[in-house]
Amino acid sequence: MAVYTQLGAEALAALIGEFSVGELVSAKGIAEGVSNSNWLIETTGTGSGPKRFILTMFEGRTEVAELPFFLGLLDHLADKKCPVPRTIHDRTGASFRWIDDKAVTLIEFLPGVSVSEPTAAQARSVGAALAGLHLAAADFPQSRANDLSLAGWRGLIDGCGAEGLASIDPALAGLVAREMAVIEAEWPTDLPRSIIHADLFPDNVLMLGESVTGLIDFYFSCHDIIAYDVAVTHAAWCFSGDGRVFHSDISEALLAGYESVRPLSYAEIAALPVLARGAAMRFLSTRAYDWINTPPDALVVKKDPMAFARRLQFYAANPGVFGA
Ligand SMILES: Nc1ncnc2c1ncn2[C@@H]1O[C@H](COP(=O)(O)OP(=O)(O)OP(=O)(O)O)[C@@H](O)[C@H]1O
Ligand SMILES: N[C@@H](CCO)C(=O)O
Repeated sequence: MAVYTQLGAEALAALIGEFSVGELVSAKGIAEGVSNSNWLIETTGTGSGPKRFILTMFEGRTEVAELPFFLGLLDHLADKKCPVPRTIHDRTGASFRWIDDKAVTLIEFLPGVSVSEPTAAQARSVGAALAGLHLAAADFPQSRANDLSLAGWRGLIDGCGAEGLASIDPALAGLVAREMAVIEAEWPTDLPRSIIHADLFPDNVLMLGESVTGLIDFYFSCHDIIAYDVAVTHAAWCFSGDGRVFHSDISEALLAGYESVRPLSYAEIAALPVLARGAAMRFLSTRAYDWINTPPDALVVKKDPMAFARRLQFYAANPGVFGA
């Protein structure tokens, strides 16, 4: 579940009153998501009928100093017609406000649902939407370093320790050591960079039929290798959840959809195998760290690191899936 903070009806109505969106009609906590508290808000609107919004309260995992980057990016992408939620600014023009010591933001509600077993046509649309995001983000004037790249993964893995990794799976420490050595040695340094989403999993994409209606949850977005974002999205979409089954039709459709909007260069395609090993390592390292360090009584459901260890093994054994 993801409503960590209780907000009373009066506090919510007062908060909504700070925006020009009409009066609060209802507020429902949203169960999905693990990082922040989210509510679906309905208001009377300002003339053309009721309106829906998403209210997010940042619960500590997101650095508040970075909110102007994340929220400014949403507005930049929305201006360029990307399917992302626009930030609703309050009457003073601010994109976020404070309730006690927590930042809150109101964003546009987008229709659609997250798919759990995408079709090839849906994967193609997701690839195209990701490419559109990369093109639209190219001239975003703010930047943010990726603190979850090579050095970040190394820090998380060291934080787990060999014993911690062994408590997840006896072979995990060996796999991680071997793969980190390859990834660090072969990580490309000369590929095009831009602002990337960096976490475009199926639960961060809203769809209606085969169309992408929303790209959400930009709180890992950062400046990094563009093709790495393709690799992240590939790792997130092209396997069964547990990482045991690779879906080649989804892979082909995702890459074809991407290239229909932003063709990949030869150098980018050639780098995809190591970028995909890095992408798998990214989610393996954060999941392993959380697996070991999340208290047993925490409300969050821990995500299985082995699902990405299996993807890592797959990418190491099958560099040909990207057609390089
Ligand atoms: N703009 C939006 N329009 C419609 N629904 C949204 C929107 N933003 C979020 N949601 C809904 O709220 C849920 C939780 O949002 P989100 O994934 O951003 O939560 P989080 O806790 O920040 O994320 P995470 O679990 O990835 O850390 C989503 O799964 C989606 O159902
Ligand atoms: N999408 C990530 C969680 C956010 O980093 C995962 O599935 O591990």
